[in-house]
Amino acid sequence: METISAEDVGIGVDLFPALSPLTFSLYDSFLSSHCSSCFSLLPPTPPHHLYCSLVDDSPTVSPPDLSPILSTSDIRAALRLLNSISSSSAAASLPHRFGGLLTNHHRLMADSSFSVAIRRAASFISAVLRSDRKDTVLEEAAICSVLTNAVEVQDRAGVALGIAVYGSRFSWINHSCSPNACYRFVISPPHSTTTPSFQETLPRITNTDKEHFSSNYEGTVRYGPKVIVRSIKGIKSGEEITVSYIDLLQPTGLRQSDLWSKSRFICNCGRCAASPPAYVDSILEGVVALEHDITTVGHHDRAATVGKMTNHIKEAIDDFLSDDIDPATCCEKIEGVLHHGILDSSSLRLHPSHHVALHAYITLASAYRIRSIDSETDDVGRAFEMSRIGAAYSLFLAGVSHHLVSAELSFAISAANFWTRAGECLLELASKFFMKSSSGEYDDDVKCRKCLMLVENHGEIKENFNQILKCAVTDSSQATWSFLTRGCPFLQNFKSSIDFSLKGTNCKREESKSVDQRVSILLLSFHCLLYADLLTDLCYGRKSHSVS
Ligand SMILES: C[S@@+](CC[C@H](N)C(=O)[O-])C[C@H]1O[C@@H](n2cnc3c(N)ncnc32)[C@H](O)[C@@H]1O
Repeated sequence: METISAEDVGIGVDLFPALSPLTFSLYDSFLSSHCSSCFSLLPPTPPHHLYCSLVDDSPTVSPPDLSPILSTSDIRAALRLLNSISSSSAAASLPHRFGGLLTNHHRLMADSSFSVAIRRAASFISAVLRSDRKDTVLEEAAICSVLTNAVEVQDRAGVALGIAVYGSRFSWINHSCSPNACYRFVISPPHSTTTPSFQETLPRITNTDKEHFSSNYEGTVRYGPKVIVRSIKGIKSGEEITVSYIDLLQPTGLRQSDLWSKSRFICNCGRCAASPPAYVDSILEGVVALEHDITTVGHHDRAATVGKMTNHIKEAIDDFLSDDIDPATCCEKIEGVLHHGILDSSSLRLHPSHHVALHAYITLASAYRIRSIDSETDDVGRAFEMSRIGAAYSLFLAGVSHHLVSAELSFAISAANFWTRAGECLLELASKFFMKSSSGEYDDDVKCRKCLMLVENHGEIKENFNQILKCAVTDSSQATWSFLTRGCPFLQNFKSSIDFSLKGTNCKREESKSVDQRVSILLLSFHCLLYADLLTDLCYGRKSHSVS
């Protein structure tokens, strides 16, 4: 099955009203902090039943531990699914479909690690439901249906709280690595008024199977996190609507293995099938030759060198995440590889958009922030310097994501987060600056009237983005880039936060004495947050920051 648009749809349009789930379940780690019925945060001292409503259909016995194939949330969700759909409707085309939803039963059961776990979970559910049926086909299909259709529910901050399965209107939407739509969740208590209201003028979609499109399964359960699908590209009438099931900022090979291990299918979308590879894929795993033409480095040597560089960086990121080694040592190791490459092949560097380099910038921004916090009590000057370099990495990541979004609009979702983070880091730096300096009042009202007017007049999306970037890369912000990257040789290689070609190696720019850095940083922060707002609005239809 697939989902086809019944009419032309513009960018940034919600495709249908918020859908309630058929089933859902919190991850175990949130069971005592969040409502199991609507996923909203509970008061600090939770009531005993841990629901903000009176509904409680969780099993009282603990499910078996079948990790990593099946989590207890999967099993709870399958149990609820069986409870919410009548067995006659669910049985219609067993075991391939369960209540209209694809199960991938044959593929999953063909893999012995899956089949053992699925059978054990099915027996558990059958026992909990005190089923008098001789087989567990229905239970197996419910579990396979959860594995095939469940999506991870994230709150507004991007924290993954649990999983949910929706009816065919959502679940028949296929995956693409260059999707034209994205989805978001509405998490609110059952009678809250925060669920957006929708007008009758929402675009129509059509599933290939009309019978199931209007089936009773849609929103059988009237509580739980709701989902909204939104276009992120223009969609033509008759065109398939697609979303992404995975992290798109990965090169083709990694996306393919991610999809295979999660969903057991091989993606053949335009981006995966492109030959030569799509531009974004070539730079997500690209390298840059510093000293001579890259073609003179043998393919095998290049692959080995890239492998070594990425392993060094991944190791340092793991050390940082596991608290094994102090952040300063991790920064040194990561920056060493980014800037100098590795010893036995000094001519190659990772492309600034290399997927491992993206993780490196995220890690470096956070490591420098920790170093800043650690120095705050005994060395304010050092705390400021660390915060400055951390902000530079956040800004660089936002700039790189802009480059990626220009080539593939579906990266807008990740880019919105990167630009928001960059704006917030710069704001934090500006506040430190004002605390440090003895002169001047803190003026957090620094705005660019030109950009604000353009956005308020609902200009064309591309034009708005271009104007914001143009203003963000003025002479004063070039000087700010030099200021932010002082003492950081890797970032100093790049002309600005959005012009990251390595051609200008060592093109250090003189910092203009006439620029008021504090105002310049605030202005840059304003532009980042405005850019983030536009991206967020495009993907989520709401403003994350108030910049007007
Ligand atoms: C949520 S369902 C999507 C709807 C499904 N095609 C159906 O018929 O109900 C997810 C499953 O659809 C299939 N699927 C989704 N996107 C696909 C793609 N791009 N290529 C191949 N199979 C895909 C896979 O079997 C996947 O596990």
